[in-house]
Amino acid sequence: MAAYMIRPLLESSKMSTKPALLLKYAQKVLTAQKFNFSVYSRLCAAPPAAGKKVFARDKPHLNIGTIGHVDHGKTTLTAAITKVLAGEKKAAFKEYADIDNAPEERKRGITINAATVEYETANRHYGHVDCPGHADYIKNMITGTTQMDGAILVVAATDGTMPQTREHLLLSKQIGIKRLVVFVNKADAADTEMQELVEMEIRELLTEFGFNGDETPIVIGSALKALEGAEPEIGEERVKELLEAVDSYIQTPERDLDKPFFMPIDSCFSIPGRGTVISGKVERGVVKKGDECEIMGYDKKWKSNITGIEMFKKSLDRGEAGDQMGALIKGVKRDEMRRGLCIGKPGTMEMHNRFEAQIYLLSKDEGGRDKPVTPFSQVITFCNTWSQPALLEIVDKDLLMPGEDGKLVFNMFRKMVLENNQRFTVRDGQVTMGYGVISKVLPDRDPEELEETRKKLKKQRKATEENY
Ligand SMILES: Nc1nc2c(ncn2[C@@H]2O[C@H](COP(=O)(O)OP(=O)(O)OP(=O)(O)O)[C@@H](O)[C@H]2O)c(=O)[nH]1
Ligand SMILES: [Mg+2]
Repeated sequence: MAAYMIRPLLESSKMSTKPALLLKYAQKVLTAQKFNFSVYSRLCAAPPAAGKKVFARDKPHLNIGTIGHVDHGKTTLTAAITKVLAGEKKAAFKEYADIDNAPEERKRGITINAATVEYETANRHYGHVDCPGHADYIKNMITGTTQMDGAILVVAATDGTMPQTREHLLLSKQIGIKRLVVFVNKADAADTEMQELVEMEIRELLTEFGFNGDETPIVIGSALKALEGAEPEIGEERVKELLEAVDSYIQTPERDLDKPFFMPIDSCFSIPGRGTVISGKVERGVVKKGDECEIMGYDKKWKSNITGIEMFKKSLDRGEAGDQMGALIKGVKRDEMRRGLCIGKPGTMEMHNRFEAQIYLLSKDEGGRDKPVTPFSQVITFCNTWSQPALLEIVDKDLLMPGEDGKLVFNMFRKMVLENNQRFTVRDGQVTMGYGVISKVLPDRDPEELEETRKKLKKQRKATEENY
């Protein structure tokens, strides 16, 4: 029997690889199935089943979402967008109930209810996320389950800006959303004077949070009317205007390939006679054989050259974002290299030992701890391929409870490669306590001062723990 006939059976069977046994097994199965090779080969060569859509990558893809205070009309607007675009055959219409009953996402032990709808405009393809409640928005934004490149802020003209409008705006800024577009909703239920006041209030708030309050497009309309197909001058037409604003004002993110080369190192070994090899997954950019590089982490840095690139045991001239590659590096000893260091284009990485982050602490039900975070407690931070102990300071609060979000300052004992908007996991022994996103890199502490602080923090921590 020919090998090509046996292979698919081999792949589907979990049996031993002894040739005689295999042959017997294959013959038995083929006979039982009245195997017809010509049918088999046609099946293998068959084009995708008719009617099954193939994702066409012909437009830039962006992830966006609706954010804003409870009941301001985020879900209604999401449904209205699909309805308006369905009219132009650029989306499938999703009814309000389809979006609001989104399945629970169980990712990384965290439960997020979020609906992602898909649509396209003349210029772009969008994935649009709508969460049913405030807590889900917070989790989604911090953990980056669906990372947003931009957002549509929904504010009801009847209410104006509200506490969750502020909170979502702050979080958007902290997770690196640079631009958003605003929809002032429920225009059918508020007079023009009110609408203008709300617009002014929003522009001020945008500026307060570091967005461009003067330039951000603000569209005033009614999502409900657009969804009902009534009063197009405040309904459908305004939704179209909003989509044009999203298309033109929210920028297409820089593609990873255009960014400087960056790779967190996940293992290192030496090839006798050739040198040190480091391997990992290229996060960003492109690297070529002969390129200069910099390696950083654990308080140290090295300059080197990449003298060889390998992938799947084959030598290559270049590696690019997404590749799992090994790089042969010049002039660096094997025992100096370790997992957790990062390699990148010289001058493009920074290492620090102190940063501020926005954290979501998992509740007990989500697999987190039942204890709160107290000031100066010690955790392990996992980021890229590195992990480091860190002492925590809580900003603006005394305690951070499981199920809550808040701002923490991380004090690490070693400087590691980090940057704003980078996501990480916080663990305590064996338990994942929560997720975070770096909102601000803070000035480094020098190692001696850090040691001093560590002792001081330890004392304070003991005292604090005695108090709880
Ligand atoms: N009058 C009026 N009501 C609207 C409009 N858009 C939405 N609503 C109503 O406002 C209520 C809340 O709308 P939703 O779309 O569920 O609001 P949401 O922001 O998704 O709410 P949460 O997901 O609970 O935060 C619903 O009763 C809608 O019918 C509008 O343009 N005009
Ligand atoms: Mg909703």
